[in-house]
Amino acid sequence: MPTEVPEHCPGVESENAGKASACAGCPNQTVCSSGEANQPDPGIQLVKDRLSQVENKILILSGKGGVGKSTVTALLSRSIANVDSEKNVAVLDIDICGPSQPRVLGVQDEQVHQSGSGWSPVFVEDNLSVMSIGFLLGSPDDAVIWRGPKKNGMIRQFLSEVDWGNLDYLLIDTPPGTSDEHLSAVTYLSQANLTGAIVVTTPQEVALLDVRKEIDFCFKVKIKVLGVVENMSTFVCPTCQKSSEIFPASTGGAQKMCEELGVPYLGSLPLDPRIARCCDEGKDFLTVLADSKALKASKDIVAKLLQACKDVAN
Ligand SMILES: Nc1ncnc2c1ncn2[C@@H]1O[C@H](COP(=O)(O)OP(=O)(O)OP(=O)(O)O)[C@@H](O)[C@H]1O
Repeated sequence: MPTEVPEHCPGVESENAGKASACAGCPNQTVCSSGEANQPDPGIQLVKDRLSQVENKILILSGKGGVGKSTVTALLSRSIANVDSEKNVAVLDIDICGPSQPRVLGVQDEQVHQSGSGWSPVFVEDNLSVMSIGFLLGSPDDAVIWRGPKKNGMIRQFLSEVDWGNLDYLLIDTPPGTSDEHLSAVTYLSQANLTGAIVVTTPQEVALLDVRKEIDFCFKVKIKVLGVVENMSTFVCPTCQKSSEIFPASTGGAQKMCEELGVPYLGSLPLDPRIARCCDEGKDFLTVLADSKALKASKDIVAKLLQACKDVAN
């Protein structure tokens, strides 16, 4: 569809597409009258073929920015990879304007290589790999200022041209909200057997308001919500051990929202300065957080998530 749709546009699926009087002067008239506009995007089949060896494909979504979606993606991917060294896990960072996975996973100085079979992802561990536009930028400070169609093309390339090999879990880190990137990802994954989505929020009502919209988006585009993760739920002071709620759950938090909306609640992660440090320094959460409440919480979330994936597969 062109941005300036004629007032009486018959629609690309109509027999009159490109032929009605309203079509005169429309920039899409030639494409519509040739019937090309109504053809399915060939990228959908390419993505389906490429991802056929990926057992579980999981979108990580958040309504609001900054709630910890990328952190949760990295923490869960490391935890899943750690549960079973025989399972192969990967992270695909499609947050094109703010790709943070290379830094959070500690591989920001690595480079991706292209071979005859596609782009090779960067390996964080033997069974954990990552692909991000962050690897393709000249400098981490470079801004990516792209319009929708260019973002769409890059997401199609990411989904269809990365040579993941056999994968058990692919976690797809998306930008916040429901933007062009989400619609592109959902379109390309529509035939590729998407397992479902994890939705990340904080307990604060402003975050929950947006996350309700995100869950509604999932319902509308028929993505299964595997569960909601509440991040930064409590803060335990490392000095006095007193527990405080930095983002108070004035409306009952994520658990109550999940009950209301009928979606699973996967659990909550505390606000822990060591998590922030791991993200900044690319250190392994599992080592730095050993024996912490945060790591225990992450393991519980992973156990529920893996069960949810099994349930979808059966
Ligand atoms: N549980 C936590 N404890 C401490 N710090 C955290 C926690 N979760 C996230 N952070 C920190 O909060 C900041 C935002 O996290 P992150 O970048 O993961 O959010 P995001 O939702 O992916 O953001 P964006 O919407 O911009 O992509 C980061 O600095 C991260 O280190």
